[in-house]
Amino acid sequence: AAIAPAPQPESSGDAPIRTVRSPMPNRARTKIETKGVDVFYGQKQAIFDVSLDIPEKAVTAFIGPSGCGKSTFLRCINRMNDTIDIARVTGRIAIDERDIYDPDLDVVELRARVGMVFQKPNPFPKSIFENIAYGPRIHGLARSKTDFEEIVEGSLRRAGLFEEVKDRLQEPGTGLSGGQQQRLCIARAIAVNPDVILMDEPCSALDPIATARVEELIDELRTNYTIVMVTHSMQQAARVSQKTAFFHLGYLVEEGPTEGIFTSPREKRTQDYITGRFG
Ligand SMILES: Nc1ncnc2c1ncn2[C@@H]1O[C@H](COP(=O)(O)OP(=O)(O)OP(=O)(O)O)[C@@H](O)[C@H]1O
Repeated sequence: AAIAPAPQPESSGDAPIRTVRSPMPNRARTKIETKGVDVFYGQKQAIFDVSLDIPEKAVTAFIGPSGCGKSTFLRCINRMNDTIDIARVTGRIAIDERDIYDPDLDVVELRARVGMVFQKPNPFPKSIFENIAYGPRIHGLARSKTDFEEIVEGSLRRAGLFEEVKDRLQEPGTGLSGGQQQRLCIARAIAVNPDVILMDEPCSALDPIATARVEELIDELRTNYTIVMVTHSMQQAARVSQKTAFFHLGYLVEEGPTEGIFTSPREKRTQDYITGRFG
């Protein structure tokens, strides 16, 4: 049967938009549950009543045209919006069934469990070694020199960077190529043992070869981590994610297995976006 188009958000006023949902094939465990999330910047609402389950040990991609709220919603998952004065988040977000907006929750610990990688690689102006060792030190995860060396090597290995930098660990992280810097930032996130890694357009500042390398890395990391990624590149979402969520004007329009979203979207706006009709 034909699926009735959801109301256009432009004209919906207070009427909620109904997200079109397709189930994931393998009944993966939900790592992150979000329910009825609204985000406001001052008086302006940027996210409207979004509910989305994010599966464990998989890559979930957020796609949608510029300004639709992908980054805003991503930043709710490690309470990064707390750092923006005028931002206000309501609704429920739980990781492993624990409400992360619970006033008793330790935000510093949360941000270690939920690592973040940004659009532009942002290594600290310190050595490669110190970029990785810094987090474990402030979180008290290592004491001896050997502990630190193990964590640094292990994190760089998992980020696929160790072989390239092992002879210059004391050189500045900022001296690496853009793609290496981004893998260094991924290694830095891994070093504090997160369960979840948020990535906000992690390849948008990289050339195609560095992008391919980071995409390969993301694909390897998903065996151990839950990854949530904002991307402008639909090819990238299709290549690396298992679940895709399409946002438009602050609404979650459609979500489901990536393959289905890209081969047979059920919502007209999703189809228009993935076929390049807008955005
Ligand atoms: N710090 C802020 N203060 C006020 N408004 C903001 C702030 N950050 C984002 N917004 C607004 O919230 C809406 C969603 O922005 P957001 O950056 O989340 O979208 P996006 O989909 O990630 O966009 P892009 O793909 O361009 O990065 C936009 O209207 C934006 O102008």
